[in-house]
Amino acid sequence: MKPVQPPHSSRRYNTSRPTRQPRPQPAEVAGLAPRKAALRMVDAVLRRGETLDNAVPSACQGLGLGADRALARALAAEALRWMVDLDALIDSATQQVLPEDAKPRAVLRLMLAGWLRLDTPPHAVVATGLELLSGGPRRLAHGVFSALVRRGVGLPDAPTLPTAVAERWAERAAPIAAGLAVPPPLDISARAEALVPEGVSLMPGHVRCGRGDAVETLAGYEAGGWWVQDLAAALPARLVGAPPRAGARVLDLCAAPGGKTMQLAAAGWDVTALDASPRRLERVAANLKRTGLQAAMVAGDAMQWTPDAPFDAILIDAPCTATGTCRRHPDVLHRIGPRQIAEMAEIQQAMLARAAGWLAPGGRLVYAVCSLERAEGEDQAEAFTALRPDPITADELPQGLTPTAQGWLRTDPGMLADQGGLDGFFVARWRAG
Ligand SMILES: C[S@@+](CC[C@H](N)C(=O)[O-])C[C@H]1O[C@@H](n2cnc3c(N)ncnc32)[C@H](O)[C@@H]1O
Repeated sequence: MKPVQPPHSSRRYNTSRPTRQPRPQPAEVAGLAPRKAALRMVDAVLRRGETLDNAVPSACQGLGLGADRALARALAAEALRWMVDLDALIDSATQQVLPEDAKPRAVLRLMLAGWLRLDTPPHAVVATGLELLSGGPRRLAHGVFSALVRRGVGLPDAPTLPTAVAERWAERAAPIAAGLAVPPPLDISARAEALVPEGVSLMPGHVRCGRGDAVETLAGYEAGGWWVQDLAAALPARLVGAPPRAGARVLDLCAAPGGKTMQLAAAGWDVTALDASPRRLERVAANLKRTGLQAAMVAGDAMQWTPDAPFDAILIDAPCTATGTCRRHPDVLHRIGPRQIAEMAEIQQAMLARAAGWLAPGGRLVYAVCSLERAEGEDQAEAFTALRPDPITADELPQGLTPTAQGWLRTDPGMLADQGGLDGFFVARWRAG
């Protein structure tokens, strides 16, 4: 007897799903993941106006914390730092007009940054770069890149600034751009007697070290006697001066992550560190713990908060556009414009006005911003008349820096070029009563 066959129809109309087999994926080209992350970072900066640092965590998901993440950030930073020059090279090698926000342009910027700034060999750049354009105009990108390699192109000595930025920084633009071309050194601020890494000291409590080693591996890190702080960023707290008597109180307004809090505490002040961000205050707490220094921490909005008692000194390290940190954060060259500057200037003006009423008679107010913009610096100081000026003097500054005629301090990345430069800051000082 023949076995019973299932009805023909049951085969034809069988709707049960076959077990799904995973489709074999081609192995990802080595080194592609950090390039993809770099592309996402640049996109976040240029399209969404995010800071590069804020863009890193989401762009680098799955990448780990090591070399790949560092490579991704370095590629994105170099593409942003040299963007005007990279675009000029791209445009010189194609007759096709590539829109500003076209993906091939974005990919070519990264490819060129890898080749010209990070010394990646052209064949390796092509292998990873074209993969970023899978499904897109790979031939175009390949053609442009290859033509530039054949021509043996290079970059100028200093990055060309975006036109609007160059206009804003006017006669300071060229030296600042020169400063932008050089990787910033590693500066540390140290407590007296602390064990510090080898380096050059440009003022008491400061050491400038060579770049390269991880900070945690440098001499004295575990002992907690020093912390990383750019030379310019260390000046505002120094300009507060020494406490006039034991127990004198200083308010560190806008304190996180706490570089200036630690300086003030190390100088012997009784410090109140206020910041609007509880999350950022956790970093102040961690920094104080590591260095064994003390400060009272307050989470509060400077626009709402009022102190119970007046202070002997107040340091306002005001929120700002941070264009003075353009060496480490070249995203500011593309994110910051008149709108952001005006917004910050309004906040700074209001903060200055409020804090002026919180000083004891004879108390000192120091105002600082890590901005290169007049509207956040010189214009603020000029407009502030609630207290009497307390001019900064040359003997309070590292050699090579001088106060302005008004007794303010203006630094920018083009200054102290022979010693490695410094961030852009503006500092002004007043006294109450
Ligand atoms: C330039 S950072 C301060 C850097 C810090 N002084 C240091 O040396 O490490 C500016 C800080 O201002 C804080 N901030 C912004 N708006 C604020 C406000 N309205 N009240 C208090 N803090 C504010 C931010 O959270 C940020 O931590």
